[in-house]
Order: sequence, then C-alpha cells, then structure tokens
Amino acid sequence: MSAPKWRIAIGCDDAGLNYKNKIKADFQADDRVASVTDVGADDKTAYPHVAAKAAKLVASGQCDRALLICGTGLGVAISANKIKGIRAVTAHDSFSVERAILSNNAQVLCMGERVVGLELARRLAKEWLGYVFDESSPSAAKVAAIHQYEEGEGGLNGHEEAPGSTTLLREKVDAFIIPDFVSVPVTIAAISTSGAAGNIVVGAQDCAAAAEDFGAYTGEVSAAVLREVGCGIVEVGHAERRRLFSETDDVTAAKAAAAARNGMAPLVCVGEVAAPPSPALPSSSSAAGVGIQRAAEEVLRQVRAVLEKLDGAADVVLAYEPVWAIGAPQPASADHVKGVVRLVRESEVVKGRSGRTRIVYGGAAGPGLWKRLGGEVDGLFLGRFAHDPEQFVKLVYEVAGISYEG
Ligand SMILES: O=C[C@H](O)COP(=O)(O)O
Repeated sequence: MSAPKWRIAIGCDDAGLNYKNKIKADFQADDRVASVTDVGADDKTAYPHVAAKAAKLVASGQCDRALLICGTGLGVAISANKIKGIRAVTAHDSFSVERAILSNNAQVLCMGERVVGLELARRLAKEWLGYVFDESSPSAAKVAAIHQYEEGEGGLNGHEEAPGSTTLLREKVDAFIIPDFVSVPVTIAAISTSGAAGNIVVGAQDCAAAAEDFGAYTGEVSAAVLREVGCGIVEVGHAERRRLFSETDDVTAAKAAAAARNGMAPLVCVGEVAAPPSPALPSSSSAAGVGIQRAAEEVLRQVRAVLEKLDGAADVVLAYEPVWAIGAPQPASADHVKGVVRLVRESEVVKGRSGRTRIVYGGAAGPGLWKRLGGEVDGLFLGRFAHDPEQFVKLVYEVAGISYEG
C-alpha cells in the first residue's frame, strides 16, 4: 500500500502552546502530512474543550489523527477519550509512541510540555507519522475488543465474544458503502457515531479524472476532497459511467490513479458487455469455455488499461461486473464468474503488483451466491440487494460465514 498522507488535528491549552506551534510547523513541512487543522488554543481555553474538538474531527473521519499538548499530556488524553471511537494515549518515549499505533491503533497522541524536552517531543511526533496500524495484525482483534466494550458489548462473561459479534465480523469482512456524492458526509457522520464505527468504510461512486487534485474544474468532485471528508474507497468505471457518459478506459485509469494518490482504494468496475453464448451450460462444455475466454479477454483489456497506469504498490479492488448481469434477475453462473476471475487473477498485470489486489463480483449478487463462488472471489459488490438494510447485514454475515440471528 502506498504511504498514507495524514490529515492531522493539532491542539493545546496555554501550557502547551509553544510545543504545539513548533510541532505544527514541523508537520506543515512534512510531505507525509496532507493537512494540519489547528483547533487552538492560544488563549485560556480549558484543555477539555480543545481535546474534544480535535477528537471529534478524528471520530467523524475529517482528520486521521490528532496530536494534543498540555502541561502533562494527561488531561487532554482523558478528555479526548471521552469522544466515542477515540483511543488517546500519553507517550513520551519512542517505544510507547510506536506501540500506541502498532498495538493500540491510537488515533490521538498526547504529550506534556512540562514533562518532555522540545527536541524529544518533535522527534516523537516525527516518528509517530511513520507508523501505520496493520489491520491484519494480532493487535486488530484487541483493538476491536476495546471498541466492543465502548459499545457496552463486552461479550459473554465479559471476556468472550458472542458468535456474530461486530468484532468477529470486522475480522472477517471489510464492508464499504458508496452513496451518492451529496449523501457521503451524512453517511460518514452516521456511521462514525453508530455501533458500526470503524467497521464500514464509506466511499464515493465516482471522482474527477484530472491529473491535478486542485484547479479550475467547475462541477467536478476531486479525489482530494473526497479524502478530506473521510472517504476510503472510490468506485470508478461503472458500466453506467461507461455507457451513459462515454467514459473510456483512459478516463477510468485517470480516476483510479487520482483515488490512489489520495490514499483511497480505487474500486475499478470491469466487465464484458455481451452475455456468453450458453451461460446455462456447465464450464466443461466448450461453449461455456469460449464464453469465459471471451469475457476474460474483454475484462483484461479494461484491467490492464487501469493497472498499467496505477502505482503497483497501491491497494486496488477490481469489481468484476458482467454488464449483462447488472440489474438482471440472476447473477452470472458461478462457473462463469470463477473462470473469468481465475484468468484475471493469473494475469501478469495482476500477479506483478506488490499492492493488494482484491477481486469482487457484482451484478445481481444476492443471497446464496457467496457459497456457490467457493472462495474464488474476494467479496461481493452489491447493488439492489444492499438497498434493504437487513438484507445487507444478512449478506455481510453470509460472507463472514457467521450465522445470522437477527
Ligand atoms: O452498482 C451495482 C452493481 O452494478 C450491481 O447492481 P445489481 O446488484 O442491482 O445488479
């Protein structure tokens, strides 16, 4: 995955003003930092208010992390931790700063101007930018357990988790929702204050194709802006964009690159236009084999066009959506999907990447399909079946392999 660029909130009380200003200037000059939002204070604002303001920016997804300075680094941590979803720690040594991210995925680091020297504080803040929590590490389940307690769902006997808990779901499934542009901020806000906080990534259905993130592109919504409001994924090249808005593979590639350079996963839609000659026939039949081969050739042309222009280290999700199956009563046959996905996965353009490449299936995807696909795809891309919230939740359970008890 390409190195993230952090959107940082920074704040202090009157006892931390000097360090805050110095570290703020360091952040502004650091190319690992996308933005610095100074929540104050340079007056007598009491630390709880400053800390809560910064923590809320993180909880809402407007910032990725916060750095808070007061006299000891204690009051600001206590206050920030009162905001739901926030893990704030006080740390004044290199090891603790590292573990705050790698073990605890703490989004807020607090330091005390009366405790630590300025140069050490600056060095620790610099080191802090270099750590990224690994969601696949053993620490992820423990961080999820913290969240679970926050939700008042400590689990059976206060220690174990009930089957089907959100912690288990989170370990097994990466879920995302991509509403229309106007609904993106409200969706992010709703999720960040719900029991699903941290479990569902919000994204957008499109972004601008411009090579620059800022400029005179009236009416366009840039990937930079989407990242700023808290998006984590951007869909590009949906069949409707291609058909109704004449979007080419080049345009799709430019949009995918824009998403990736802004730290979001491009969700690249690809799929053959025409239905295979005999989709009902088993894959062993030559007609079905020809259908798979033809579809894979068309799909691979689209995949190559995007991946060849994308940073090989960027994470990407390929949504294989046969155009003829979108909005259809039934999805493509499992044999067809598996055959095409296999050929895409085995292609040089995919195998040669160092970033994670996940392939999901879309097009009338609904209940029962996941099992039929036998683990050969990495997920489902839901359309109509996700419009009903209960159905969506049921399908997430189905993919997680956990029984749904409603
Ligand atoms: O954007 C969603 C997909 O195109 C699939 O839609 P669908 O599941 O309703 O066929």
